[in-house]
Parts: sequence; structure tokens; C-alpha cells
Amino acid sequence: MAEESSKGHIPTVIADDVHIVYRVNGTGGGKGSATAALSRILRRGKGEPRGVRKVHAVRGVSFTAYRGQAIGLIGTNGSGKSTLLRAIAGLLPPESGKVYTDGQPSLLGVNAALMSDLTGERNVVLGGLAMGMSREEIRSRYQKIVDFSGINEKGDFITLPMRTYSSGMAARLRFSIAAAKNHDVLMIDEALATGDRKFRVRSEERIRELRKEAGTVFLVSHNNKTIRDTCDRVLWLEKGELLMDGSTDEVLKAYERETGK
Ligand SMILES: Nc1ncnc2c1ncn2[C@@H]1O[C@H](COP(=O)(O)OP(=O)(O)OP(=O)(O)O)[C@@H](O)[C@H]1O
Repeated sequence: MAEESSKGHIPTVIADDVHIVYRVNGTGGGKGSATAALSRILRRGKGEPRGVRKVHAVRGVSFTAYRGQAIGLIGTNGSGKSTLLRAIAGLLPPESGKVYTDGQPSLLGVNAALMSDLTGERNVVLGGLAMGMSREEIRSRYQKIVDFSGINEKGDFITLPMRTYSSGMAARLRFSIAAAKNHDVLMIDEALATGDRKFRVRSEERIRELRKEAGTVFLVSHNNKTIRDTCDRVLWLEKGELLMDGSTDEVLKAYERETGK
């Protein structure tokens, strides 16, 4: 079992029967519209509030993550991977069940809140402060962050607003900011998928280092090779349920058999 191979057995995240439900407002359309009329007919007798739909995105997930583990989250589109990460980060309250974390979890997603109108330079400072680094720490690591991102390899892009970056460039900068710090629990949502090969190799290397520095890394990815190269344990989610939890090899083999990829 994957948990037995964990170094030192120090738990960093415990999820206990976690359920996450989204409530979506405004699904009825306008008052007099055809969609509103249709949804009134469909809703008849169901006793749900007007225009509110529930999406049960995570269903009864339980696991314990340990220090030094890199855990891949896999599953087909819409299976609940990002939702589970957001719940671990404390950004979504569970409908029922509990998430316990040791230390401050940092979620690095493709939608991480940097400001597109500010320059890359300003965003390095902003992102660093948001992660709890002091101005002094940011100053001393600034050049390393920019070099790691490779943003300036093709010209002086770091002094341009982030809205002028390609999606790959923006994702690289976000990863580089987050990776500049050692994290108790670092969660990465697809950030590597948008980088090119050279950057991917560099970030995978950094994930391995972060693991050695005793944190726990969670990685959501549709790239099985990235999961294989960086993770020692994998959680497979499907329709919000935890289908399998085990060693990377064991779970990926079963996943590939099932999905044919
Ligand atoms: N903000 C939201 N409001 C309502 N429903 C949502 C919201 N975000 C996600 N969902 C729903 O929750 C379910 C799980 O979505 P989630 O984004 O967690 O899946 P995922 O496994 O990360 O998918 P992907 O691999 O496509 O990124 C889906 O049915 C999705 O439609």
C-alpha cells in the first residue's frame, strides 16, 4: 500500500469522507424566456428552489497524505480533481466531512490570481507576498524566479503586462513564483501542461526537489508521463468518487486499461 511506503509517516493532509456540492444560480433563464418555461416544466414537483441547481462534485473522498509524497490526481474531465484540490486548499467548504491540513497549503492553478494588467515583474512581487514571502526574500529570489520561468529568453517580457503573455508563458511564470518557496503542501493544477518540453523537464525536477525538502505535492494532470515521472502515489477520481488509491504504477496501469490512453 502506498501509505506504508511514506517517509516518516507524518500526515500533512487528511480528508475524511469529504463531499463538495456546488450550487448554481440562474439556471432558469429569463422570466419569460423559453428556457425558463422549459425548466419550470422539468422542475415541477421536485421541490428545489427556483433556478438553483446542485452539482455534487466530490462524493465521500477519504485519504491521508504524508510528508515527502508527491501525489498525482487523475480522472476523466469533470471527475472532481480541481474541486478536491480547492477543498484541500480551504477555498471550498465541504458540504459534509472534514479536511485537516498540517501547515499552509498553497494552490497553484492555471487561474491563480495574478493581475493581468500588471507587469510580470510586479506579479512576481505580488505572488511572492501572497505566498507569505517577505519583500527581502522576494528581492533576493527575484532573478532566480525570472530565470527559472524563461520569460526573458526571447526578449524583455518581464517588464510587459501579463496580458501580453501567451498562456504557456503565464503558466510558467505562475509555476516559477510558487516553486521559489518551500511549501508544506503544494498543489499544482495542470500548470505544467501548458509549458514547453524544456520547461516541463525543469519543473518536474523542481517538484522532485520540493518533495525532498519534506513537503507534500499534489499534481493534477492529464499527462500520464508527467505523473509517472514525478509522483509516487496516485488518486484516481471518477464522477467525484475515489476509485483507486495506490502506487503510481498500479493505478496508472488500471487507468490506462480503462481509458485506453
Ligand atoms: N464553479 C462551479 N460551479 C458549478 N459546478 C462546477 C464548478 N466547478 C466545477 N463544477 C462541476 O463539478 C464537477 C467537477 O469539476 P472539476 O473541475 O473538479 O473536474 P476536473 O476533474 O478537475 O475536470 P478537468 O479534468 O476537466 O479539469 C463537474 O461536473 C463540473 O461541471
